[in-house]
Amino acid sequence: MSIKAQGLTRSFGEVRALNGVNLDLAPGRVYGLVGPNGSGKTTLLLILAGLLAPDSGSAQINGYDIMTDSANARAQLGWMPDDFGMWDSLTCTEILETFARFYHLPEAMIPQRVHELLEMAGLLEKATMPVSSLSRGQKQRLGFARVIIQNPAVLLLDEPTNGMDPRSRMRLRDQLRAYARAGATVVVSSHVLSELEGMIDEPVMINQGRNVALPQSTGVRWMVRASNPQQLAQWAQSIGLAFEFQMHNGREYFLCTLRSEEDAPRLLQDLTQAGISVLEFQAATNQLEAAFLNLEGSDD
Ligand SMILES: Nc1ncnc2c1ncn2[C@@H]1O[C@H](COP(=O)(O)OP(=O)(O)OP(=O)(O)O)[C@@H](O)[C@H]1O
Repeated sequence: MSIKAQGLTRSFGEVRALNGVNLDLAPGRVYGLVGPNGSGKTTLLLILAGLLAPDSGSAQINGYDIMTDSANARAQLGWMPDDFGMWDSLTCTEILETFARFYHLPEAMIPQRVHELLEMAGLLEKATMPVSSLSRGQKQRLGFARVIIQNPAVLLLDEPTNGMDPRSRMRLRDQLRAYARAGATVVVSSHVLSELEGMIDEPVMINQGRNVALPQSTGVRWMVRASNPQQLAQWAQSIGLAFEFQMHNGREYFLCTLRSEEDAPRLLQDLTQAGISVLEFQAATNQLEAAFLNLEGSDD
């Protein structure tokens, strides 16, 4: 496991931000750190990044203890806070060169690495422009390039999609997935849960400073819109299928629960055989969002 944590706690005065968090995160995967406002996500990421000491508990990055072996632990890490500073008067190239030197990349390799990263970030035309001239989304992309400059084994990103337009978000999603496929462990926190759904392999949920187990799936909700809802309701009653109707954007949707999405093709086949003309047929909820909303104390 490349990120491990045992019983991390941290208080700020009276506020218990972390109350015994445990982690066991594997390489090659993208994890989504999910929890309501104030649940401790940033505190946890700061501790893992070696920037904040826990009150108790321990954590290891690729086997290096973050407290007793912090230099080695930090060398494994790329850390991207939600609001990171940049030296605004430096150019994009200069920023990346500076960070390459911080991480002791051999001088001869630096120009090529910087070029590669600017290309990846879609910022080649901005290479000689000062950072102050970049948009927020472009700064985020430069920030991500900066974070992976030394090819870290572990990436920690706090709300990285803040301020990104949809195209930049998709680019980041693809980059994170590719980065994990190459063997890294990626942890990304976000409130935009629907974005995480396509980005992550596994959610890590915390609430009130503690791990929260994901509720066991009790099936998937499926929604169907038919040209004749009455006919659909009669058919469902005739076969004993539990259902309800819900209105969405002025349209009436039939909702039922399937054991798994493997049952969906069969349902569609049965509907067609029953002569029901189906206009829409899809999974009803964003499962991650539903789990998040179930968290006690969620105030989002
Ligand atoms: N430096 C600090 N001083 C005092 N209290 C703090 C400090 N940092 C965090 N806290 C408190 O600790 C709790 C957890 O905060 P944290 O920022 O880790 O949550 P979060 O899950 O990242 O929240 P959000 O989603 O709103 O960013 C909150 O109650 C917060 O007010």
